[in-house]
Amino acid sequence: MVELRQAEGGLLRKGFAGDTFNTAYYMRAFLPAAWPVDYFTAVGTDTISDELLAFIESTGVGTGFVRRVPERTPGLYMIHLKDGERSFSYWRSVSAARLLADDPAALRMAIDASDVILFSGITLAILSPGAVETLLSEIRRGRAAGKMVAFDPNIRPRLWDDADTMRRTISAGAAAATIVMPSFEDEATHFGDASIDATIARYGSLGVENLVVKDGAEGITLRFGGETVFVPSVAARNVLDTTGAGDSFNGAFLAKYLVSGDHCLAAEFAARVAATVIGHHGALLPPAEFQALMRG
Ligand SMILES: Nc1ncnc2c1ncn2[C@@H]1O[C@H](COP(=O)(O)OP(=O)(O)OP(=O)(O)O)[C@@H](O)[C@H]1O
Ligand SMILES: O=C(O)C(=O)C[C@H](O)[C@H](O)CO
Repeated sequence: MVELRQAEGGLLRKGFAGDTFNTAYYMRAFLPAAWPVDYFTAVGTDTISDELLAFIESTGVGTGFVRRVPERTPGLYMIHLKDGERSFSYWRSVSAARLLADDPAALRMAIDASDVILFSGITLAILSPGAVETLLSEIRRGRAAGKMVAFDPNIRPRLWDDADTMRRTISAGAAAATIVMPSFEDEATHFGDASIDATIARYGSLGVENLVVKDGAEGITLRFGGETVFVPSVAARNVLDTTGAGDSFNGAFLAKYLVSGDHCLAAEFAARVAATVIGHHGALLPPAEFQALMRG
């Protein structure tokens, strides 16, 4: 999507972001260079779509699987800030990305070519019911073939027609995944979970093997191999804009976990990355900041 955020003098700064891309961006930053990261979506054939693709390529994320859809354009969102906490306005009702699963052969090719697949509740929210089914059945195929499937419910009620469809579809998304990475505040609000244990139990009952429950400044509760571990968050020096906190956490976590196989180490690293991201405006941390994070 196109991202608009406040700049000096009442101006708006244009960038590009969106939850799954944000995660791909951080995975690219923290994975070894030899491990390719690709983004699967649909864009238009207009100038802003060209700019968006050029931006994605400039970050090192591959665009070889991106489909071009004439007559459509990318979605757009604007960040609003209140004491560092973000909210969004959207212009995306006819975005090209809504058609990302409309070519099942292209979808299958991308999944077959990948070892790890990541999607989110926002991915599901923007698709037609038929396209949700296509996407989930291809993802289930991938999972059955032994691929890692990561899912962040990323609950955005305004993107859904009604709350029941939202809860049912997010649960189906989670059931197709091997690792689910929810934010507890969202789960409590929209699924009525009274505690993090309740979130873990609910996703566990859907057959989810691995869970990473994020809880803002508090910390992260991980459920791997039947064991629960708590990792505290890292104190943020200042909270300027929380946009992308969860996505940067996911990208950094998955990169570290894929390399080390250690979920606690991965959560500690990801907490450090997310605490840095919220000290900057927008979803994407400038590359200059990555070196310091790598050094620890
Ligand atoms: N105030 C904070 N101080 C320190 N770390 C934080 C803070 N808020 C978020 N984090 C870090 O970011 C991670 C994700 O937080 P949270 O679940 O609140 O994000 P989110 O609301 O899902 O973000 P997004 O905008 O990406 O959807 C947390 O697990 C934590 O590591
Ligand atoms: O809200 C969305 O649809 C976005 O993807 C915009 C933001 O980048 C994202 O929500 C941050 O998590």
